[in-house]
Amino acid sequence: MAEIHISHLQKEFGFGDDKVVALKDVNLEIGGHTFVSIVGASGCGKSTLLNILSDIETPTNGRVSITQDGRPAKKGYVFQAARLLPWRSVMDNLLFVQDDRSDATRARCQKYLDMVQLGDKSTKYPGELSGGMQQRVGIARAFSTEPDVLFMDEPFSHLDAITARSLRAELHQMWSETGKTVVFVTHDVGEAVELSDRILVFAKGGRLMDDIQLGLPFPRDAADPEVALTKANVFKTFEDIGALAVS
Ligand SMILES: Nc1ncnc2c1ncn2[C@@H]1O[C@H](COP(=O)(O)OP(=O)(O)OP(=O)(O)O)[C@@H](O)[C@H]1O
Repeated sequence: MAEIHISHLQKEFGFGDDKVVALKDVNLEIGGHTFVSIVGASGCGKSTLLNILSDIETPTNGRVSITQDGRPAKKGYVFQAARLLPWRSVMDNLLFVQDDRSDATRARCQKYLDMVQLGDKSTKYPGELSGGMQQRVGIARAFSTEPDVLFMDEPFSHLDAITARSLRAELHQMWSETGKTVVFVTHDVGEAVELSDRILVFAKGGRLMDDIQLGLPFPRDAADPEVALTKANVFKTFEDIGALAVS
């Protein structure tokens, strides 16, 4: 089981008068087959936290440990843009991040392409695909390495509403079937309520203000009155704790 332990995490950028506190004394435990969303206003430290968890940034202070059954966990990433290699085919983009190119590995990559409904596009090049299709390839690539924990930074924010909706459904299906831990950054409260069983609310100055557990059954439809009510309640929580204020 994947376990993320974060203690007294602090991240500062710059010095003196230019110093920005991006994360302030964050303490957090995330474990098991969980879908956790990180939400908050622009500049409240969401991406910085994900970048530290993903080893892209180092903390100023504090400690992060990410393990799977006591050993260092295998991590996967999906960013806002798919970041595919344009000169490689779809299948080659997936194979590029694998440890080997055996038939079994190729079959695993094909399985994840099938899961994002691009099984017939494996020989295409990224430039031949739409933005939504490219993001699907990025998601299949992340799952195809079979990580213990998947970090996703606003993966659907550049997509149109209909494509984003269908990708959310696919992501949720894959999360359900694979039992991963997903940590998902989003600006969108509705997206967080639809996907997550836990929402972490950050506010100005990189402070973790609330940790909301959502008990609603999956799949969740935005049109469902209970989902709509939960979304309204989460939004109200944001207002009450000032999490909507831009830093
Ligand atoms: N490399 C950097 N150098 C200096 N300041 C930075 C750097 N990265 C982030 N910051 C600052 O740290 C704070 C948190 O930034 P971060 O990108 O984590 O916020 P965010 O919540 O992800 O914002 P957004 O939702 O707009 O992407 C901001 O004030 C930002 O300007």
